[in-house]
Amino acid sequence: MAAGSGDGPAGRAEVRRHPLGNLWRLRRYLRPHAVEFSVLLLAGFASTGAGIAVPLVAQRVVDGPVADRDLRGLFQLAGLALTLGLIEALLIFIRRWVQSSSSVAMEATIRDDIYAHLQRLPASFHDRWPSGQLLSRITSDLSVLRRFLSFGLLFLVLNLTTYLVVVVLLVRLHPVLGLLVAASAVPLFVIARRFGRHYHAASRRMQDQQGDVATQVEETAQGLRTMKAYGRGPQLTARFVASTRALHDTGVGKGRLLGRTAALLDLVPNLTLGIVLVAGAAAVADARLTIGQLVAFVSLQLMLIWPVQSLGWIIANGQEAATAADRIQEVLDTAPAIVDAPDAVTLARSAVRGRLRFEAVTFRYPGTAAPVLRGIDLTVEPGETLALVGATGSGKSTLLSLVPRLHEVETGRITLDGHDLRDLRLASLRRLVAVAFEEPTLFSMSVWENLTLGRPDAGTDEVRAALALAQAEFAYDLPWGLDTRLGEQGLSLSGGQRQRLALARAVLVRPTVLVLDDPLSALDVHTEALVESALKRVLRDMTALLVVHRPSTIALADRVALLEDGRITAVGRHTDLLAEVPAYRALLSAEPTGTPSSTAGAPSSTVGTAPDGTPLVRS
Ligand SMILES: Nc1ncnc2c1ncn2[C@@H]1O[C@H](COP(=O)(O)OP(=O)(O)OP(=O)(O)O)[C@@H](O)[C@H]1O
Repeated sequence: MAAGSGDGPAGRAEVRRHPLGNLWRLRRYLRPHAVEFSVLLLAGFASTGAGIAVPLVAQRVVDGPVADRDLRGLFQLAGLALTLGLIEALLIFIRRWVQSSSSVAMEATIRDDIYAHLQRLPASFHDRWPSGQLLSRITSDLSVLRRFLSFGLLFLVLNLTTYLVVVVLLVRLHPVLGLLVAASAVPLFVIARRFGRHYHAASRRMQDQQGDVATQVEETAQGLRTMKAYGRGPQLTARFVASTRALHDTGVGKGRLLGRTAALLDLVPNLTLGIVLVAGAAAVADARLTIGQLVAFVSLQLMLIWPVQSLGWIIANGQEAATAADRIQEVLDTAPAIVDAPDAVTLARSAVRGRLRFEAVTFRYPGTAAPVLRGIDLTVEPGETLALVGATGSGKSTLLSLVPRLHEVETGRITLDGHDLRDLRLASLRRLVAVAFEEPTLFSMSVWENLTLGRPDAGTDEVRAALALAQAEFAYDLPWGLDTRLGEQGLSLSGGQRQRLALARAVLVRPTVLVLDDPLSALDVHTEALVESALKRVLRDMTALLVVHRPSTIALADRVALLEDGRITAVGRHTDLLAEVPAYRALLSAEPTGTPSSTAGAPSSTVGTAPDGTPLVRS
């Protein structure tokens, strides 16, 4: 599956700069751990130094006490070698101890920052980005980064240092052989460079494919009922298997690339070692080298095997970390489009009357050609309830989403008591405006926590009143009452139950402006009537904007606005519009536009009657 489009994850390649540029930008997360990293680098250097000293002690042992049969000297040097070994072990322990805590802390900080950033990003970002892509960035990409910061980076520094120090010692022991070992770095460099280039592309592909697989798993988990109901299991499984096959192939390709490179990297030091052994033995025979020096030379050279062997792994880890940093920065680099203006103000609830006005508002979804809303002029007076009616896709939900600034108007403005919404602090605006969507989201926390999301300080009486208004007292009968934890997205409840809880949550905020997107659509006619009569009393004290799909809900509204193809074409009382606006009448009676309303027999999809007795049908 392609991982999105437009400005989503598919547009990722354009964001890239230098392959390691984004990894370097993450250094700010290292800063708070500078002391810990210094300690572990020092411990690393010291333990490497202790390790390097052992072959030099061995040289002294062979050329000194062993050659002279000096038992006392032998014990002294053996004691020194043992002490160095113990020191090395202790330093490795200290390094690992510090390493684990600092890298995990860093990973947690980056994760918290991404999560906070995701919350600041507007709804349009989340419309474009598949959630699996975000999930994989905040989990597996961060783990890759942690592994690099705690192991890869450290071993890169330590191994390079070991290589340089050992080569210098080798040149001092035997310049010609030492330079031969130094020259072996050239093929190693060429192999490493080639590998790095190819591995970078493969790891980007693999990490993106992991995100796509995560998206499919998430979609399947959420849409399990639909999938089962339509018997689409085999097709979705086939799609999933194709994705995992692609992931598998990329993984195998990566593994083989690493395997080939590791073999080549192994070959170079072993070839060099063979040459050194032959040439070294000849030098000992010619007395140009002592046996002890040859032992030290070979022991030191053996110390290079691991740094060279691990080079492939370190480069692979570094490339994966660079890719992970790219993917993480793609999210962090997305600027939150809807933020507080520098001089944004907070409005006190008591000072707001609630006059909501749309002035020549135009809106277009990012990446789309045609505006969804065009030249919207509409005023909702304080305490008034205005219903938005329109055919499906005419832009009703979009219009509502502009009020809490989930999306931003393109031209024109929306004002609350004369204040442009963009001049208000977002937190202040969202305290004044409460929203209940048609598809309510409940979080996997307790009913109480879900209800008090917008009013954490609400008391039990207020919660009880909100539940009563929304006819949601069923919540008290749940196994642990309001302490019952809801399943993911509230899926342990029926659609109507979720809608009623969401309505209670919105009402509990005691907002100045209540925005309801067809909040009663999942209720039976009897429950809907009960909620409506309670809601009517509450709506007297606030400004309300309701999307009405279900004509019976129009009874709640003082006035109705007809939205047609992104434009407001009529505003007035329901009865007046029915009498004067053919398009409105057609919409509510399922007649073709322009045909006079027929009262001779209700259409087959009649769901109720309007306050004036007109048969009403679903739009
Ligand atoms: N995130 C989005 N990106 C691009 N276009 C969108 C997006 N959301 C909605 N649209 C488009 O905007 C138009 C208006 O959608 P909107 O949901 O506002 O209509 P609506 O009147 O509320 O419809 P319904 O009655 O079916 O809920 C539709 O053509 C829809 O395809």
